[in-house]
Amino acid sequence: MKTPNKKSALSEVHGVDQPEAVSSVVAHQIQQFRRKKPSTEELVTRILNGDKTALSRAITLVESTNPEHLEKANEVIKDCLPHANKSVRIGITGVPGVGKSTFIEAFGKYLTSIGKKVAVLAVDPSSSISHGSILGDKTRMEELVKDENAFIRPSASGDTLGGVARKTRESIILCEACGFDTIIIETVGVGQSETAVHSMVDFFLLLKISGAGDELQGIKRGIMEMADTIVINKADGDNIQKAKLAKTEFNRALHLFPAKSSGWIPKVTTCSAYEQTGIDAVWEIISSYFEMVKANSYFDEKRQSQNQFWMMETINEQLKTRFYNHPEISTLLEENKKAVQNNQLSPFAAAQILLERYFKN
Ligand SMILES: Nc1nc2c(ncn2[C@@H]2O[C@H](COP(=O)(O)OP(=O)(O)OP(=O)(O)O)[C@@H](O)[C@H]2O)c(=O)[nH]1
Repeated sequence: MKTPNKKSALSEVHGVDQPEAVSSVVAHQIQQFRRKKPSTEELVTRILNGDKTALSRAITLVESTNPEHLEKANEVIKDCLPHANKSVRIGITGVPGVGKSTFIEAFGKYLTSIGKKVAVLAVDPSSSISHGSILGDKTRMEELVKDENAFIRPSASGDTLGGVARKTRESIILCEACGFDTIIIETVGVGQSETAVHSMVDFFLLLKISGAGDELQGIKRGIMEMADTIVINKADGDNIQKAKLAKTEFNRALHLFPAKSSGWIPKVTTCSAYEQTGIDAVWEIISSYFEMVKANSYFDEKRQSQNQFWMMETINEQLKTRFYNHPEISTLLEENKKAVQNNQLSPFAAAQILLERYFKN
């Protein structure tokens, strides 16, 4: 009796039935397996030579939770750091649907057309919940992703905004060492992530659209206050007049905010990412900002204070993680919570006991 032709495990996995195809898959896997992982030195050399594959690999190390990878990532960052810092960092935020991807695609293409090297990173804490990135998505920036002078990396996933932000901060260093002179950090304008992005960029751009009703409704005061420019997108077709009106209203609203310590007066402009109009004016605004803050030394001062802020943030984050993950502490924490609930311990005394126990260890 003829036995039915069973599919091999490999063909099940790869969806290939032909023996030749199977053998080529095996050969490819063996080749992959044998491929030597680049040493730290090799990775750094390649990054400094502008190799985007090496850059991607280093960012993957930064994003890994494997302690060995993290150690290697730290070494790569240390060696890249002297070559970093030579870029301008621009944060872009806006509510979903405002056209961030379309805008970044148009803006990025404009920048590469004038000789810039553009890296797009994203801060999206929600990606850890949705198990994927909704921002910095390569498929939504089809043209830019094909551009030799552009690099797009979807958001790192992570449990906390602090974790995602750290990975983005470190990725900025790697992108700069790889020769990218314009770093765009995209974030969705609905949560706390704008504040994190604001503290890692030199310039903050708020993307808006004009609409019916009160233009200023629904915008958090804090985000408006952080903006160095407001760009009203979708100023095309029937929207052109509405966009002009919105520009006047935003200009008026911005005057109500206290003056910025940079000395910069925020500007409002309109554009159509779709029709690629007004994009050059956005760059003109950004360029005049950099001209001003580099001349009055605010640029360097801000970067220094951001570095200090991130050092403190990292300490806080690490202390909290270590404290809460300590096996003895987590048991005692539960006990003390019950004691507080039953009025056997005051919240202050309970916290004190926990902290003393932790620092004794
Ligand atoms: N008319 C017009 N439509 C635009 C323009 N820019 C973007 N759109 C459209 O607006 C919609 C949202 O654009 P996206 O670029 O995906 O917006 P996003 O802000 O990245 O969206 P989220 O992924 O939801 O955050 C798409 O249907 C775009 O085609 C523009 O300048 N004019």
